Amino acid sequence: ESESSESESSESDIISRFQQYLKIKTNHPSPNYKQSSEFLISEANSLSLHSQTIELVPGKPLVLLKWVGTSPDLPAIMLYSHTDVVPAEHDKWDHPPFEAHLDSDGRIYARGSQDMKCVAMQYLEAVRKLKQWGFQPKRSIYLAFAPDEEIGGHDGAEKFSLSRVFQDLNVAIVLDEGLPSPDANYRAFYAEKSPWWLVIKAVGIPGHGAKLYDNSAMENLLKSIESIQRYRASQFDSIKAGLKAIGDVVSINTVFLKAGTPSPTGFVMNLQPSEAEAGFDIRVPPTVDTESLERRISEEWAPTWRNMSFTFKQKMYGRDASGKPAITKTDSSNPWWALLENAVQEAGGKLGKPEIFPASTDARYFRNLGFPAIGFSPIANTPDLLHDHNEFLHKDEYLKGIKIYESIIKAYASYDEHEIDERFKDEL
Ligand SMILES: CSCC[C@H](NC=O)C(=O)O
Ligand SMILES: [Zn+2]
Ligand SMILES: [Zn+2]
Repeated sequence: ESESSESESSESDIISRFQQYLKIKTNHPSPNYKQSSEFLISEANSLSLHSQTIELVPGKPLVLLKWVGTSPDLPAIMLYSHTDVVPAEHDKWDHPPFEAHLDSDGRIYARGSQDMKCVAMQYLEAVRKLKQWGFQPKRSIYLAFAPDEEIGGHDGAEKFSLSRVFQDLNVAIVLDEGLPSPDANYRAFYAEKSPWWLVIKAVGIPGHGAKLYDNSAMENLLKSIESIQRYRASQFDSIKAGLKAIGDVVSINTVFLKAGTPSPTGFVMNLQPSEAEAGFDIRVPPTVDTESLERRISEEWAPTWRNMSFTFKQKMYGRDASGKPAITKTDSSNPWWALLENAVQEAGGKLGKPEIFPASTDARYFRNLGFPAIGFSPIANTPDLLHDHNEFLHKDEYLKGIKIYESIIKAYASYDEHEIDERFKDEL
C-alpha cells in the first residue's frame, strides 16, 4: 500500500513540474525568458547538472545543461528544445492557456503542452530517473533550452549553432521536436521543408467600378491567385490520392490579401483599385527543384508583363555548405537512427516511416551545418494541436514519453562505435 501511494505521489510531482513550466508565459510577442531560465536552472540544480546561461543576444537567454559522461572525449548528445510558445487567443480556449488545467480525463491543457514544453520536461524527467537508478552516461549529454524558435530562431538556434560555445561541445547528434501522431506509431523527421514567405503585388489602371477593362490591379492579382490555387490543388491532390506525404510536396497557402480603397463604412464600392497585394506561406521540401519553382513565381505568379512584382519576407534553402540537401540519413550510415528506432521499441513504442517535417524547426540550423538532427516528440494517439486552440497532452502520454526518453538517452549515451552492442549489430 505504501509503495503504491509513493509512486502516485511521484507521478503527481512529475505532472506538477510539467504544469509549472507550462504556466510560465513564454508566449510571443514578449516571452518571459527570465522566469523560464530561472525555472530550468533550479531544475538543473535539483538534478546536480552543470548549468550555464548563454545570452548571445541580450534578453534572449539559452540555458545549457551538461551531464558529464565517463568518456567525455566521445562526441556528445544534444537534447534540444525551444522555450518560447506561440500566442493563444484566451477566449477561444475551454481552459486558460497558461493555467495547465488537468481535466477529469487526464488531459493537460496549455499552450506549449505539445509544442514543445512537454519534450523539454520529459528530457529532464528522464535524466532524473536515470540518475536515480545510478545510470552513468558514457557520452556527455547536453540539454539546450533555446529562445525564439517560433519567430525564426535567428537570435536563438541560428546564433547558437554558429557560436564558439556550440562548436566546442563536439556534438554527435541533435534531438529536436517532431509532431504528435494520431495513431499508435510515433513520428520521426529526418529533414524539413524550407520556408518561402512570398508577397506578390499587382498594379493597374484604376477606374470606375462599372467599367469592364483589361489589366486592372485586381484582375492581374486574381489571375495569379487562380494559377497558385491550381498548383496548390495539384500538390494537395497527390496527398489526397495517397501518392505522397505532406512532407514530400510543396505547400502554399494564401495568408493575406490587401487591396481596396478604404472608406468610413468599409471600402469604396465603385472604384477599381490601382494596387493589390497577396501573401503566401510556401514550404519547399529539400529535394524540390527550386529553380523551376522560382521560374514559376517570376513567370506565372508575378510576371512583369502583367504589371506584377514580388518579394520574399523569408527565403531559406534546405542545403548544407556543399549545396547538398540538408538531410539526416536514415540508413545504416547513421547509427543514431537505428538506435532511436530500437530504443523506442524497447520502451514499448514504434516509429512510423521517417518523414520530412512540413514546417520549420531549429533543427535546420544544425542540419545545414552538417550535424545529424532528428525531429521527434514522443506523442502518440493525440491530435496535432500545435498553434491551435485547446492544445493539450494527456498525462499518460506524457509519462509514457518520459520512459521513451529514458530508453533513448540510455542507448545514445552508451553508444560507442568501437564497441558495438551485440544486440544492434544486425541493424547497424
Ligand atoms: C520560418 S521561421 C518560423 C518558424 C515556425 N516554426 C514553427 O512553427 C514555422 O512557421 O515553421
Ligand atoms: Zn516547436
Ligand atoms: Zn511551434
